[in-house]
Amino acid sequence: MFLPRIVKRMSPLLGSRMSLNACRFASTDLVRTEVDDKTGIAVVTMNRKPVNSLNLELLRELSSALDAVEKNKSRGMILASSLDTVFSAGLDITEMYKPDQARLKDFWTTLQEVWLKLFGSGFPTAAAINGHAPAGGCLLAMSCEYRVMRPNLTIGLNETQLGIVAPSWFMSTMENILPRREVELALTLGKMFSTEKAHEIGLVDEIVDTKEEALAKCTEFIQLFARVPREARALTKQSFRREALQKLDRDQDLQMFIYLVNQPQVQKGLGLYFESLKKK
Ligand SMILES: CCCCC/C=C\CCC/C=C/CC(=O)SCCNC(=O)CCNC(=O)[C@H](O)C(C)(C)COP(=O)(O)OP(=O)(O)OC[C@H]1O[C@@H](n2cnc3c(N)ncnc32)[C@H](O)[C@@H]1OP(=O)(O)O
Repeated sequence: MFLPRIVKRMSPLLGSRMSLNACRFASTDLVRTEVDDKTGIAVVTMNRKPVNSLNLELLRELSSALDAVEKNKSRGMILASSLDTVFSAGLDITEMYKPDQARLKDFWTTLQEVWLKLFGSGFPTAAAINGHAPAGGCLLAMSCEYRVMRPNLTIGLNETQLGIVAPSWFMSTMENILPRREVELALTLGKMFSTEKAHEIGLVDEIVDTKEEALAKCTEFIQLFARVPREARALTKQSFRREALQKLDRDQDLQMFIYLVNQPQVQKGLGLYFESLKKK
């Protein structure tokens, strides 16, 4: 259970430029939330070693962090990772391989919830992609309004490469950013883009060398909205994203997921993939 801890502290987060700003922290082991008092922007940092794979607990805490950002009326939110080379490895394969059925249901429902809150948030969002972002990691980054990435990393929806199918709302999220044709090709190939290619096609907005620069660029993006009335901005964003949000029929999607994940050939594929990751 996530219990936000709100305390005043000096921010170590953005280096010397921000170090005098007092921050409110609402943190757990897996997700750290820090709100800069000067900018009013919350930085939500995923912290699940070794690769921020999204298991039920991390998803629950992300969901609670999004609630806290909304409740605190933060000016915006930056999603980041505490890890040096991975933003998020996507869904935790162990949640889907030989799963406990009740937990599997909870897992998928919580993933839906995180997406609905993040993609559908009224507040401005940006992703500081300081590491690789395959599959579910790419989904989180794409659900934000702006993406800043370090060089020589990879990002994309690679599901078909794993012999699984990206749910239609993963597809809609990519379609909110890229032209349809580009999305169809990326999805059918299960394409992982380099940072540089992702920038060229518009999947990523800026490339920077360090995490600190990524956080600073995300902050600049969110500050673009400082003079835009909050409600008007939020309703415009939500209206623009409504079609994608409404297309998700949560019950039907859950049933389809449970059915497909339990198929013997999907289980076999997930098992082989998991083994290959371990042997790497
Ligand atoms: C209606 C729906 C119908 C569809 C039904 C079927 C299925 C539904 C699911 C659909 C959606 C799926 C979305 C996903 O997100 S699936 C997950 C896809 N993720 C990946 O393919 C990424 C795999 N990982 C990597 O590529 C790399 O780990 C990396 C992220 C690039 C980082 O590389 P590196 O730093 O070199 O780290 P390692 O590879 O050595 O990994 C360290 C450690 O972590 C384990 N691990 C990695 N990724 C995962 C993961 N996703 N889940 C669980 N565990 C993972 C890896 O095995 C290593 O473990 P050990 O140290 O124990 O060996």
